[in-house]
Amino acid sequence: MKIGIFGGSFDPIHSGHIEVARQAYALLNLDEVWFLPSSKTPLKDRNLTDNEDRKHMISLSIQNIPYFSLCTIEMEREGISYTIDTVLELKRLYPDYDFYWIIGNDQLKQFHLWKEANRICEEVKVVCFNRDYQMSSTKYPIQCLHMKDVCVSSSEIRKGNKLNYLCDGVLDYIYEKRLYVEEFVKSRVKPKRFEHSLSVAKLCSQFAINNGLDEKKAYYAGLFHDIAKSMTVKEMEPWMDILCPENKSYAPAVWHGFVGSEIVDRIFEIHDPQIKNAIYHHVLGTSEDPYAMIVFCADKLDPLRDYDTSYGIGLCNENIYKGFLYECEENRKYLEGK
Ligand SMILES: Nc1ncnc2c1ncn2[C@@H]1O[C@H](COP(=O)(O)OP(=O)(O)O)[C@@H](O)[C@H]1O
Repeated sequence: MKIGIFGGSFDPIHSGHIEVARQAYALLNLDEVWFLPSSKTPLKDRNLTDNEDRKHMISLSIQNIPYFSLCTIEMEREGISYTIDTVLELKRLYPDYDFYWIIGNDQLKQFHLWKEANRICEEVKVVCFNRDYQMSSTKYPIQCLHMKDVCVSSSEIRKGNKLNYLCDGVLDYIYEKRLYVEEFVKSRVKPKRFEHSLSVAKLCSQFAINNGLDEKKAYYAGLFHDIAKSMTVKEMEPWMDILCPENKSYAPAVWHGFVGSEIVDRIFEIHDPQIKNAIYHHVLGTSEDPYAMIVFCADKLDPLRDYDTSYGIGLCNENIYKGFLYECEENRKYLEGK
């Protein structure tokens, strides 16, 4: 049996990984490719997402490809995983198999840092694929193979970019398990705005729980409510022209709600109408849908604000409609006093 071993953190797995494995399978005439998620690697200092979640996302991505499978030996081992140890263990477990170790070009560039790099090349055949239009040269006996570039990385996905490079079901799982989602927002707004978004999201959850509503839905509406806040008027204008030109008569400070509701749909693939509606109306408080009331109130009552919000928070926890009426009144007084 000729087996390709494709190691990585897969945090998360994306279609670039799948394409590498497909090409390795075809070009090397392999019988199978095994995806081998790492636990702790010596060359990455970031804390990895939970093993179970990374394994699950791999399983979702490879479930329809019969010659791909998941190999968890590194995750099962304690401590830092060195490739040489994994190679030797695989050879011990499967003495009759012929192993091909698959890497992408970024790994080739740092291959000299891998523990016992020479020995790895003696024990298994190492093959490398181009990445981001690059194929470096190497002093190691590594076979270089070419594939059509798929320019995506897990780190871009963790920041909420290129989400269309995730395989079917993975984005739903990410939202279900709340993986990376705070990072999606953090990478798009200023630090203070991020703190506020997180705080509002938590307050939205609290209001939802106390009012018998869907906690996750409220959390996401709160987390993303200011997603368009860092956009300039010039950046928002084309969105406004398409979405709601009639609302351009409002002050531009209000526009981020309208634009944000469309950004969560188109960029973050959150299509829930109540989440979109809550973001759309959060600045003006013009919807009485429960999630819209929650976000409107939580935005105003964020405990990080420089005034005491405890009375309003108490009202919203008791009954969101009561809290909303109170907040609308407070807001009206505030605007009149301006
Ligand atoms: N888009 C891609 N094109 C080619 N190789 C890739 C690509 N993405 C990842 N790889 C390779 O897959 C392996 C695992 O990468 P991993 O660290 O899990 O993902 P990423 O590099 O995207 O954060 C590495 O050998 C890496 O070089």
